[in-house]
Parts: sequence; C-alpha cells; structure tokens
Amino acid sequence: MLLDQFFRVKRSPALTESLRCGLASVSDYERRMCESADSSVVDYCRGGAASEQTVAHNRAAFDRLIIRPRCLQRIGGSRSLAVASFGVSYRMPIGIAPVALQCLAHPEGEKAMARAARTYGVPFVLSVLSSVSIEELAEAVPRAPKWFQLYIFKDRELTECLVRRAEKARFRALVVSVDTPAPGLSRTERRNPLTLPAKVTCANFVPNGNSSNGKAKSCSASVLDYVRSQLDPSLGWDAIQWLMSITTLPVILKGILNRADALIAADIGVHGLIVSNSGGRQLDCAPAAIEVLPEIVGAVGDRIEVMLDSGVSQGTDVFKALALGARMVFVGRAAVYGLAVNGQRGVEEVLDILKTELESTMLNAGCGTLADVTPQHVCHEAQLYYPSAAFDRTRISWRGDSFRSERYRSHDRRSKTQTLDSAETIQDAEHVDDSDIGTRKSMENVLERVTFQQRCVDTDTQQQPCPEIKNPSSKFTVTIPPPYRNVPLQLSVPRGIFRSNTNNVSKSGCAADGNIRTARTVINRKDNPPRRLKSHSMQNLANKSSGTSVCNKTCIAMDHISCALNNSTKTSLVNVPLVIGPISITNAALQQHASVYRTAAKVAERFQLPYVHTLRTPLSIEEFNGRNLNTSLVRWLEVFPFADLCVLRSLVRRAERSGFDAFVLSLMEPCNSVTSIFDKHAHVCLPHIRFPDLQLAMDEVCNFRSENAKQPFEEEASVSSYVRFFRNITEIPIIAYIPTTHTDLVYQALQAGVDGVCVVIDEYTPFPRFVGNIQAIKNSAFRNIPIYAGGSSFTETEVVELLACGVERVMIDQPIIWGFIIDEFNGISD
Ligand SMILES: Cc1cc2nc3c(=O)[nH]c(=O)nc-3n(C[C@H](O)[C@H](O)[C@H](O)COP(=O)(O)O)c2cc1C
Repeated sequence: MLLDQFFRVKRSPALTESLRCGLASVSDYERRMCESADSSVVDYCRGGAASEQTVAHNRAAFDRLIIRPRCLQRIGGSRSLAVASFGVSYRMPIGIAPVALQCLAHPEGEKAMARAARTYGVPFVLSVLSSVSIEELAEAVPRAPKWFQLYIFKDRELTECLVRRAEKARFRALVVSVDTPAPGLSRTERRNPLTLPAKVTCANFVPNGNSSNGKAKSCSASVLDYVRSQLDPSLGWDAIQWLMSITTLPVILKGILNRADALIAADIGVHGLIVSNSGGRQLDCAPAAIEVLPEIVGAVGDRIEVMLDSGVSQGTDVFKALALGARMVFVGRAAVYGLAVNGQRGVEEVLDILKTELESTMLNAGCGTLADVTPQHVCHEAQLYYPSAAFDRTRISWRGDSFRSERYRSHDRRSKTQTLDSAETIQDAEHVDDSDIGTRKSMENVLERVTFQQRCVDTDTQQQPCPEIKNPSSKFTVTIPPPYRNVPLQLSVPRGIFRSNTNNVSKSGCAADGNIRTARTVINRKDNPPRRLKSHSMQNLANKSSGTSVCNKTCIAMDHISCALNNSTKTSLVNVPLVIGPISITNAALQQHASVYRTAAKVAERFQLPYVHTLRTPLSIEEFNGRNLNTSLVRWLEVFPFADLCVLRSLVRRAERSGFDAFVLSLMEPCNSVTSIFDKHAHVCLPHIRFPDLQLAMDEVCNFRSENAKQPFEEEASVSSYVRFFRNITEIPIIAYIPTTHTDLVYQALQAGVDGVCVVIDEYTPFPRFVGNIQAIKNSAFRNIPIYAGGSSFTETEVVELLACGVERVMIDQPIIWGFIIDEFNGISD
C-alpha cells in the first residue's frame, strides 16, 4: 500500500475494493470460492479430466518460462493495452473464455460475466451450454462484445439454427470447440456428481419461442445429456468448411494443439485459432497450451490470428503468452472464481487484477506497449539453467526467433526448403531480435489484412511457390513438408491417439514413407504380426510385489521400485512397439541374477520385440547367443565408441558371426577407451561381476598396443568417424544411442549416415521438451530415418505421444528389471 502511494500507482475502485477484502490475486479468489461455494460446484469449476495432469502441465509450463527484462527502455507516458481482433478494438488482450452453466456459480451467471466484460472492453465468449440463452443475454447486455462458442452437432439443422440465432443477436464471431469429440472424463465430478438445480439448465436448448425449429428440449438435467449425445466424433475438416459456408461471421477454432492441425485450419480459411486444451478438462496428458504456442504461431501466425487459453491465472502468464506470439489470451476459471465470489463485481475485480499485473509486468520488463513485448522477453528455464543445452537446436523455438522471424518476414511456409544455420547461438538470436523490436505494430496491420482477406485469397495465388531462402553458411537443409491439402479431412487432436494397433505405426504412415534405406527392412526383418501384451500397470506390479509370496530378492530391490514409482506416475506399457534393453546391471540387488538377460530375451522373442544385448553383462556375446535362443529373436548389440579400433573390429566380427541384426552405438557416456568403460562398470561400480566381453576387449587392447606402440584412433574421435568406421567394415545397420540433451550429436550421427537414432531422455529434461526434440528431428531433412525413444520407463500416455510424433519404437530397460524381480518371465511379460 505504502509503496503504491509512493509511486502514485492509480488503482481502479474494483481493485481497491478487492484488496480491502484481502483478495489480491486470482488464487485468492479461488480460495474464497472453495470456502463459500457448494463442493460439487467447486469441483465442477476447478476440476480437470482424469488424473488432471494437463491442469498441472498448464501451470508448470508457464512457470518454466522466465521473463527476461530489458532496462532503460525510455518507456513513454502513453501506454495502452488496446488490441484489435477481427476488426474490433478491445481495451486489453484478455478475454473471457466460454464456460458452461455459469448460473451454477452465481445467479446472474452469464449476464454478470458479460457486463464485466463490457466494463473492461474485452470479448466475452458465450458457451452454447450457457444457462442464459443467446437472446436473453443479448437483450440484457446488448453492448457487450460477444462471441459465441458452439460445437458442430450431429444434427446440422440444430447447429445451423444456433448460428442463425447468434447472428441475429449480433454476436461478432463463432468459436468452434474442436477438441470435444466426446465429453471430458472428470473423476472429481464422478465422485461428487453435479446435480443441476431446477432453474439451471442449458438455456439454448429449452423451448422459449426463439429456438423455434422443434430441436429444443424440455427443461431438466436430461437437456445436458441430450446435448452431450449430440457431440460428434465422426467430424472431419469438411464440417468446418460447411460451417464457414453458412455464415459470414469469423470462424475461430478452439482446442488446436498441434502445428499440423493449425496448418489445415489456415489452409481451409478459418479466421483464427485458440490454442487450448480447455484448461485440461478434455484430454488428460495433452500438452500445455503455452508449450505448443510457439510451434503454432510459427506455422500460421502470419496468416491467421492465434490466441491462447488454458492455465492463465496471472499477469505474467498473459505477458508470456503475448511474448510467444498470442494475439490475445482468454481466462476460464479465473473469471468463474470472480463470478462465484462476487458476481459481476468479482469478475471485474479479477480482470482488474490481471490488467494491473500485466501492466506492472510490462513496465518492469521494459515494455511500454504491447508492440514492445517480443519473444526476446521470454526464455525457457532450460536455456538459463542448463547452458550445455544452448546449442540444442530444438530450443530455438523457446528463444522465439524461429517463429518470430518467419512471422515478421512474412515467410511463406509453402516454400519447399528452408535453411537452418546449425551454428546459430542464443547471442545470434538476440542480435536479430534487437533489430526487430518495435515491428510488431506494423505486423499487426499485416495480420489485419491477412485476417479479413483470408477468404478472398485466390487459391491459385496461394499455390505459388515462394523463392527458396538460401543461407550460404548453413550446414544442412531442411525440407518443409508440402501443404496439408491432400490429407484426409478428419479431426485428430492429437494425431494417432486413437490408433487401434500401435504396432502398425510404421505402416500407418506416421513415420515411414518407404524411403528408409536399411533400417526398416533389415532391423525389423523378423517382425511378425503384433500380439497384444497383457494390460498391467506398474502400480499393479508394485502391489503384487508387496505380497508375501514374493521371494527375498524382491525385498532388496523393492526400495528401488517404490522409489521409482513414487517419483513418477508410471502406468502401464501395453500394446505398443517396444525394444527391450539395453539392460545393464546397475542395481546391486541384481548382481546374482544374470539370468535377467536370458529371461528378458525370451520375453522379447515371445512378443517379437527386438532385444538389445550389451557388453556390460556377465554374458559374453557367444554365451548369450548360445543359450536356448530361437533364431527368430531380433538381436541388437550395444557397443561403445572405444578408441581402440581393433576392439571394435573384433566385436563387429563376433556380432556378425552371432547373427546380430543391428548395432546400438551408445554415445551416452564419454568413453573413448575400453579402459574407461571397463573401470566404470567392471571395477568401480560392480567389482563382483564378471564382464567377459569387456575383459576380452581389454586383453585385445593390451595385445594391440604392445604390437603397435601408438594409439590407433584419435582420442577425441567424432561421431562421424565412428559411424564411418562401422560403415566401412560391416553391413549391419547402426543405431546411434544419444541423450536428448545432445541434439548436436544426433544431427552429426544422422549426417554421418546412421540407420536409426535412439534419443534418450534424462532426468532433467521435461517430457514435452523431449517430444519437441524428437519432433524437430522428424521435421528435419532426416525425417525418414527411424527414431527410437529411450530412457527407461515412459508412461503409457507418453509412449502413445511418442508414437504419435513419429517414434518407431520405444526402448525400455528399467521396468524389465522390476518385472523380473517380481515374477521373472511373467513379471517381464506383464
Ligand atoms: C467450468 C468450466 C466450463 C467450461 N465449459 C466450456 C464450454 O462449454 N465450452 C468450451 O468450449 N469450453 C469450456 N470450458 C473451457 C474454457 O473455455 C477454457 O478453455 C478453459 O477454462 C481455459 O483454461 P483456464 O480455466 O485454465 O483458464 C469450460 C471451462 C470451465 C472451467
């Protein structure tokens, strides 16, 4: 208070009032609502889908972004938050998202919300499931800037009727929620079901003289069921085209979460997108909206308006979204909390809090106007805290320069090629950004034009190829995929999630298009038709293992298991293309159980999965090979980039003789000599275990060295020289096994001609970032090379996400050990 007075900060009466009541932030309103409202209403407003991971992602993703302020920016006196959208100027870039049945939170419901929106000059989106009808709202708050959210229902007549009503009531835009093929599953709501009071219903579906075509239903909870039954999972993009053909209102798609869908939307001429996961209420484990925003702005930001909702609850969130290219953000829950606490006044107070926080953030970050807020003002925490990742190409999107330059240079994505300078650094990007500051305003004009001319654009002109951009210093060229005009028009958010048999991923066109040289044909040559794995969860395994029937050895390792389970929310790994291994003994409890390898290999054989044998085992290549193994097992061998050529050559020959199908060249640890890896695994970590192959390699090195006094291979040999070496002496395919933090090595390996790459997650990399890294590789010139994902234990949904972004197979190792400890063959199978 004192500080405010000192700096003479002007406060609105609404904020002064709310501060007097101890409500200074959106979370204060949330808390107050929880104290005062009925518990089923609280659950309804706050809840998310299933395990609510996406709700948590939304918050965490904003928190991972760091604001990077600039000083001494000569911020002038005239400061405005005004923004134009679809031809209308709004007083600030914050709108109110569609929220169903607002009369549950407050008797005035949507009317109060719309009045607050009018006071603050921001758009209010009325949900089709509103508790106040379109007409009633228009009559009560005629001058509020209103948009109308709808679904394209199974009954198109009903849908068209709603559109006509919205047009007649002078709504300014249609927001189509495309992420709702079915209602989201809320566990909290199932535990504490919401019973609609008699006077609260979906007012747009109740006969009132306006909904005249006989489609309206009588007033009861069954109205909600009826509306839910009208959701149509069979919709395709043609439905959007149909909608655009029956209305002149701008059409905005809400719920877009990937670039591919954004491109289709722009291609078919929609006017805007709201990047959204519906606040985590639809698909659990969907990405945070803010995480995918840069990718979508990069793809279509220069053609259509891109907005965002989901997780926005403070001014800094708004700032971050604007910096990453959103034109406007919407709040759902934040506004509902205000409504529940204090009706219209509560919503105004919340809007005031967000506005004040946004203004303060802008000032302190060195931005006087929205035009000053640029991607340069936000970075991902990884850039600050993990500087070794500074060269990681995929983090470029978080610097913002990649999409920004496209956006500001009016880059046309239809160009066939785009060059990337692999030597680009953060400094380079900042330099570029400096020169770009202040251009946002002019870009806004361009955006305006694009938006309103969108439908008139002659499609032939759109097809004109754009001149190639060539950068002489570029190290490699990335081919941009052709426009998505010919893809089947089917809503798929995200792609692949409903794939019935994920083992067919390569055939379903996600990753492969037949150009793969050797890996597809050779590595997987023994693949048989997939079998279904038994559906067990890691939690089940843990529960099972706590029973008395489990032998002593289990107890020793149970700490490891429960620790791993506690640290994560691992679920089942079922019905997916996997690779088993490489399993090395890192667990002291397993020292005496070398049979884990043979057992794991048998399971791999049974399920027709490749098995990766490693040198870090008590079984030599020949011993492993000789034990009752059927020839149908697909065998890969993990090798290390030893400096000693003679060792590598001899390993290659032995692997060839033993019928291995691929080499997994592990670049996980800096081990340029046999001695370093031998010391680490055979002497230092696990002194009691015999590592015959490493010992053999040691012997060979000693013999070799005594014969050839000097080192045969330079100590710091590059990835390419190892790959070339393998290439020269064997036909067996090579898969590089590289940590995701070293994307530069991935590209080196790909350039050197490996047949596949396994990108391995580490404990510091957030999963969305890992997916981003993989997507970047899949989007690069090497898109046809199979990518595998490694890193111990992914959850089932993570596996699906990986497959959806083009990963061929997922390598698992640690869960195999857990399964073995619990029930050997059956445990691993489970
Ligand atoms: C209680 C509630 C009801 C909602 N109802 C709808 C709806 O009817 N239609 C829709 O498209 N989105 C609906 N949403 C999603 C919001 O439009 C918006 O996407 C989401 O709330 C944004 O996330 P946030 O709550 O974290 O701000 C609803 C959200 C909430 C919290």
